[in-house]
Amino acid sequence: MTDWAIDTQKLTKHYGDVVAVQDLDLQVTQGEIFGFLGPNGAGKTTTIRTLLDQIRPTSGAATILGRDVHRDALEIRRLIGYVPGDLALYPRLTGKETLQYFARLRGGVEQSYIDELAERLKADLSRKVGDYSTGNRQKIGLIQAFMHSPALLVLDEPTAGLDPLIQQEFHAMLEEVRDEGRTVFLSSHSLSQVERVADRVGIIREGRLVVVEGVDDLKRKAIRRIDFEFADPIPSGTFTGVAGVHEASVERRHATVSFEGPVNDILRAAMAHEVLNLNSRESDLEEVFLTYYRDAVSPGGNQEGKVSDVH
Ligand SMILES: Nc1ncnc2c1ncn2[C@@H]1O[C@H](COP(=O)(O)OP(=O)(O)OP(=O)(O)O)[C@@H](O)[C@H]1O
Repeated sequence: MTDWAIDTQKLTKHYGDVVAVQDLDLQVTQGEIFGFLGPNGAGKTTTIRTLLDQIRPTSGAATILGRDVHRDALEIRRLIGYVPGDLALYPRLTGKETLQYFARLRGGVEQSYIDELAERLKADLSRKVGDYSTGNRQKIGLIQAFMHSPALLVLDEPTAGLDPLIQQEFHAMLEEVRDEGRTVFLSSHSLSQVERVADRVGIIREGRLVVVEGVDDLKRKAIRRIDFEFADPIPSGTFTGVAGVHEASVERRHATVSFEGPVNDILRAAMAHEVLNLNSRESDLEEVFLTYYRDAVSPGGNQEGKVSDVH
């Protein structure tokens, strides 16, 4: 299927007894920003290194833009920009020299575009890379990934060390890439790093893909809470069995209800009594993700696509 920017079929990588990635079936659409999320050690870097043909899978296969990641590795390299998690640079070269070196490897890139990217990210290219802060090194990594306008950007934890204003600019750059129909694959262990820009996210845990979902859908599913204040004490079972309710704690005239989905049935149950006040709290997407990180698929279990209670 050549429509996919990335397509993996039962991709598996074991290191001896260590299962780094198991039966990964992942499809990334062209023209989207895809967030690849998982806690440390989940298998994100292993997946990416397999896609880039730096390591060979134990079994399974993968294509990038319709090309086989092993057989067509050279051609693929021209089509993608990559920021590795552990970018190695020559400490004695300046930032400018480093980027000129990368540009030569690419067969030539417009210097004016490099300068524009450096300007946007506020990268200091004049000093030796060995003297750089983590943030500035990261900027060099980003510039070399963006500079040849690749069809696919593969970014492994790209925002470590970037201050919030630069992150904003970086997000704007990602959106521009998407708006041009190009694709971004963004790996991170932190939801907050990707939720503002990603169209969809896939969560990997212990080498297995737990869920792939639109960020907006996930937000809708996130567990929310309402605090009620009643005129008189209400029965403790007021919210028992009401659709969408995860947990309800009732203490005389006060109740806190955690729920997912529409709020209608909960309000109806509450309004059997005189409601003095209510306060609804923002959904906490981070909590949903932690749920996936913690409780989702365990060997033999299958709770894909299910959001379970976090209490
Ligand atoms: N070369 C290797 N030899 C043995 N085990 C490895 C090797 N590389 C990775 N692993 C193991 O494979 C699993 C997945 O690691 P991986 O680096 O892919 O995870 P990750 O999601 O990228 O995590 P992080 O964000 O910490 O880099 C971990 O248990 C890791 O210890």
